[in-house]
Amino acid sequence: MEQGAGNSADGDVLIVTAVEAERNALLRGLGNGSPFDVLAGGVGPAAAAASAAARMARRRYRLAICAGIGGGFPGRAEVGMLVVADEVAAADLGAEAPEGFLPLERLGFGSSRIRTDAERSDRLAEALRGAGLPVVVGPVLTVSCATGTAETAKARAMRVPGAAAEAMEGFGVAVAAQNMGIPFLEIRAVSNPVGPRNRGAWKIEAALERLAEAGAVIREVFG
Ligand SMILES: O=C(O)c1cccc(C(=O)CC[C@H]2O[C@@H](n3cnc4c(=O)[nH]cnc43)[C@H](O)[C@@H]2O)c1
Repeated sequence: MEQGAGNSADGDVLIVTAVEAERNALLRGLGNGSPFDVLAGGVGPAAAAASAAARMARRRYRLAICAGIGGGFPGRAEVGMLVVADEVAAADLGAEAPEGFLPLERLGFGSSRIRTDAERSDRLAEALRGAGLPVVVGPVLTVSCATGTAETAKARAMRVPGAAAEAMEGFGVAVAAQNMGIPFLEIRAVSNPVGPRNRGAWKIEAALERLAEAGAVIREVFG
């Protein structure tokens, strides 16, 4: 089999977005007749985990991808860029304490971070670069509450050194994939900077177009 080609005998590829607009953008790029099951699973880690787990219980998948738009950490991933996660981090899952935020690790409840499949992430990033798309590889934070101030942006970036992007579903899909023993990837098209909330300035259409371009590359690599 040619390098990068999938084997549909091993199952399809599940792609989980938050909303229909993201799903439609990916479907534009993926085209018809591909072994991709693209699901708009809802906003936030709980909805994403529940939707992904329900799908995974019904069918066998060879790969799970969380995809959508996201916030980019300034200096790491600017608006219009793509971020391929090398790990996902549940950045607001834990406890507040007088001395600061305590992640799951400090509470003795396991890990707040999940590594993505390194070989497939590298292959995807390389193919995106080959297609002339601007791509950064780094940690993608999963949050239940989107960052809206410079202080929170700074605190979250410090919590996860090298943080490239922030979104709201990745950790949920990653936990579902981990439980099923399926390799996991996350890709985000940056629509806004992580920082003071300015929803009117989000470049959603441009990010969705970027996501569609990424979809075409995902089809080449994993189709
Ligand atoms: O209003 C629209 O037309 C529209 C079209 C597509 C997507 C949206 C969303 O609002 C998607 C929500 C989704 O986006 C992720 N996201 C984007 N930026 C951030 C951020 O700065 N911090 C956290 N999450 C972000 C997130 O995964 C949401 O589920 C609207």
